[in-house]
Amino acid sequence: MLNLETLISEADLQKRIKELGTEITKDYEGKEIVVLCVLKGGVMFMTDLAKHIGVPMKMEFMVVSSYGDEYRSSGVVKILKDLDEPIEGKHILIVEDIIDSGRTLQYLSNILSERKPASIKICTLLDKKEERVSDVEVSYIGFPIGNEFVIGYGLDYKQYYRNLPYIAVNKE
Ligand SMILES: O=P(O)(O)OC[C@H]1O[C@H](OP(=O)(O)OP(=O)(O)O)[C@H](O)[C@@H]1O
Ligand SMILES: Nc1nc2[nH]cnc2c(=O)[nH]1
Repeated sequence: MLNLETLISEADLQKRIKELGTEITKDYEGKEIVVLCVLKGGVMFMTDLAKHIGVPMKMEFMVVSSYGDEYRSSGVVKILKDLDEPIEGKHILIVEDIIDSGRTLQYLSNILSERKPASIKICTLLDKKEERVSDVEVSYIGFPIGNEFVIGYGLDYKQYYRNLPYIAVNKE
């Protein structure tokens, strides 16, 4: 059993997500976007964020995995489910739960760029900057966090705890 301690409360998450949605709406005024959720971790964030986006949008999902059940990124990113539609000429907003080493997003951005979208921007709920090894440009950040393994609100520990409505850390 884990001994969980709240790092970011449900109320703080929801308040910040609303702010991000408002900012995104302003930035993309007059445009249509494709909000691309990186599963599984991004699912909670994407669905809450989408409720606050006021420009026309489509939802797309990709399943990518670099961690498996490990604490550390393997560095090998696997695409387990690709996009359903071509993205040429579209404005893509990638929505992630966390950027840690940056390897996942670096890999994903490179692959998507080859498909010639009009633009690609990244929105992450959590940014763990200290661990960054790949240089990815992030346009929207919910919360910068320290070098701790976080759980909840989409983020798993051995595939469990994704359903917590808040972000927690394990205090052993
Ligand atoms: O910046 P990085 O070091 O690459 O780490 C970030 C990635 O790690 C997590 O995914 P994970 O591979 O654990 O899959 P999941 O979303 O299914 O939990 C998270 O959702 C990001 O996609
Ligand atoms: N659950 C979880 N997955 C991650 N993937 C990269 N960093 C993390 C983290 O801190 N927690």
